[in-house]
Amino acid sequence: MTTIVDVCGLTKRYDGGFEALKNVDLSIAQGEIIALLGPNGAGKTTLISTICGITRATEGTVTIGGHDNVTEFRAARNLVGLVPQEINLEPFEKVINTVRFSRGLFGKAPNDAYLEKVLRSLSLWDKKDSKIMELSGGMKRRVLIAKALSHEPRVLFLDEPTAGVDVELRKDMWDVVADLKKDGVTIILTTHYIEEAEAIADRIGVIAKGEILLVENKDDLMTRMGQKTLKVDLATPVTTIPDVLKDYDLVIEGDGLLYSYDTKTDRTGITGLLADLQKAGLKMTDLQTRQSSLEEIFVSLVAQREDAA
Ligand SMILES: Nc1ncnc2c1ncn2[C@@H]1O[C@H](COP(=O)(O)OP(=O)(O)OP(=O)(O)O)[C@@H](O)[C@H]1O
Repeated sequence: MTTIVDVCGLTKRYDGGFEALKNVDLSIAQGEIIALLGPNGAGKTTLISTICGITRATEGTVTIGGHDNVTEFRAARNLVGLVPQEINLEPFEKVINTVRFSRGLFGKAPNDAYLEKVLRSLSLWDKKDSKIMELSGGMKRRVLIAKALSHEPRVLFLDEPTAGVDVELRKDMWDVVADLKKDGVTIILTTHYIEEAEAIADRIGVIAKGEILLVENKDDLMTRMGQKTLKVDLATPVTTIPDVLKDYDLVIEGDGLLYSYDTKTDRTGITGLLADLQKAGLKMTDLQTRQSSLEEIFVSLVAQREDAA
């Protein structure tokens, strides 16, 4: 695994003393998609702005492709594309000129063939001669991505790429991100949408109050923390848990029982439970299992940290 972005001991104190980032360490592998999840004000935007060198860190270092983002700012910045949260486009400018201009800002020689490829991949090619003001909100968001890709960066930061866009466009954006990954681009995105992280990320970082609470492979995270529940529907509902079932983690729900178990352990206790249900004379009509979603995992992580604070 080659590290492309390395963040070490990053602290950001804004004027007035507020600490938006507290000693953050984060290592991002080349070619991965990492989603940073966190509530409002957690420090996600501050983190990516500081990595990109737009905001100065108070303490700590960041390297991008081995270049320090302060002492070798230009070399580090050239490797990075940043899609900001806010739409900050020139309304009277044509799409094609907007992306040409962004490329020029990085001192790159003109390359219309590359820009055509970028605009085509974002379904913007037929809008290349439209003025920004004539585009829909979703198209403007894609122009922001095209701008960020105009100088052929190796790392793309997307700050809330699908905030306020409809479900269909959100899915289109996910496809765009997946295609960029196929082209070898490393992607770091911030999001409020847990389903977004669940759908596209290889790794998930959870950030709250300026601290990284966890960074973990998405599938491992779901398995490690995933509680499963087995719902047993009963032919005749019960009002109390029979004595023979007292040792199981059971609650009564509707016409049935809910059994919680841990996917980490070798023995889930399901076989014993089913046998003991029969012993108790309870007739089952249906069984369903359910695994905790990333949303439940996230809520419980942030809550644990708040309890500990
Ligand atoms: N320029 C600034 N000066 C002072 N405080 C700031 C500044 N920018 C951000 N903050 C504060 O730093 C904290 C983190 O803000 P940041 O925008 O990084 O959070 P976020 O996780 O991106 O939030 P959101 O999800 O709402 O976009 C917030 O409490 C915010 O008010």
